[in-house]
Amino acid sequence: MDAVLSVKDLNVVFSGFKALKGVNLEVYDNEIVTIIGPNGAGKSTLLDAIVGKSPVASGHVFYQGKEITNRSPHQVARMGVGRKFQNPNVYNQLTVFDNILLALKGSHGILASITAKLTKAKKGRIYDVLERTTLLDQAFEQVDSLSHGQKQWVEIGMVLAQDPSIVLLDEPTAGMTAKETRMTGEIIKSIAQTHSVVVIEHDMEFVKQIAERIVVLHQGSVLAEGSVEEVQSNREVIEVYLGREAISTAA
Ligand SMILES: Nc1ncnc2c1ncn2[C@@H]1O[C@H](COP(=O)(O)OP(=O)(O)OP(=O)(O)O)[C@@H](O)[C@H]1O
Repeated sequence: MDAVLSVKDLNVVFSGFKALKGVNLEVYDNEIVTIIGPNGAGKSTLLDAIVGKSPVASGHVFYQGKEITNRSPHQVARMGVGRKFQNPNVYNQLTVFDNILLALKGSHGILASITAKLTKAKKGRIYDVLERTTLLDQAFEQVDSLSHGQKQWVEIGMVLAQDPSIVLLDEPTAGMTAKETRMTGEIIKSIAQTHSVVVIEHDMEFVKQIAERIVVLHQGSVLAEGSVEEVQSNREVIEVYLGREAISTAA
């Protein structure tokens, strides 16, 4: 089976500082890959390099077999790689429905999108996204009035509305309540039924809820890769990330 996303020997250098050192990563259809690792390990830089936001010094990124290394973020998004950043980037004064509408692939500008007559197909796609992100009941509420967690879901919805086949999420549960975090896990699992998903995450409980394959980054390199159990019992991972406390539980 061919990988949807394939990262080969990737190096990213910021003014002489090697943020990524020979990283390899493969992501297949409908799988969830979770990236963990200490602060500064290079997790966000990896996603940035994939979507063309951080310049790749050497190595390659392939999406559906096509090389996308160092293409513009706009081009990469248009090809089908959706990326959600850490901070919500939503239109607070508009409704949830209008936010999703604006993000739909093929929308042109706020006024044109909102005033144009909606086709049945577009409406259907918006409702599908609202359902997947558990926001149907809030469809006509202003985003301003939503909780922090719901705003994050709106943004996940905006990524889905662009019709990507792979979705990259950078710490989607940051600042969420336990209940919202759990719900986000369910949303991600539902997205993975039809998309590949790559998630950067720190909360190990959440990682256990969603993880199928975990990649551990440390100082710009892949330190380990495997199932939750494999990673949790890996001594090097415990040493650099999970903490000594985990040794007793993993042993
Ligand atoms: N634009 C940049 N210019 C210079 N250095 C950068 C830049 N972006 C990231 N770095 C550095 O690269 C390293 C990796 O950063 P990155 O944000 O990818 O880590 P991370 O694993 O996502 O960390 P965190 O968990 O704290 O978000 C850090 O040392 C960071 O300071």
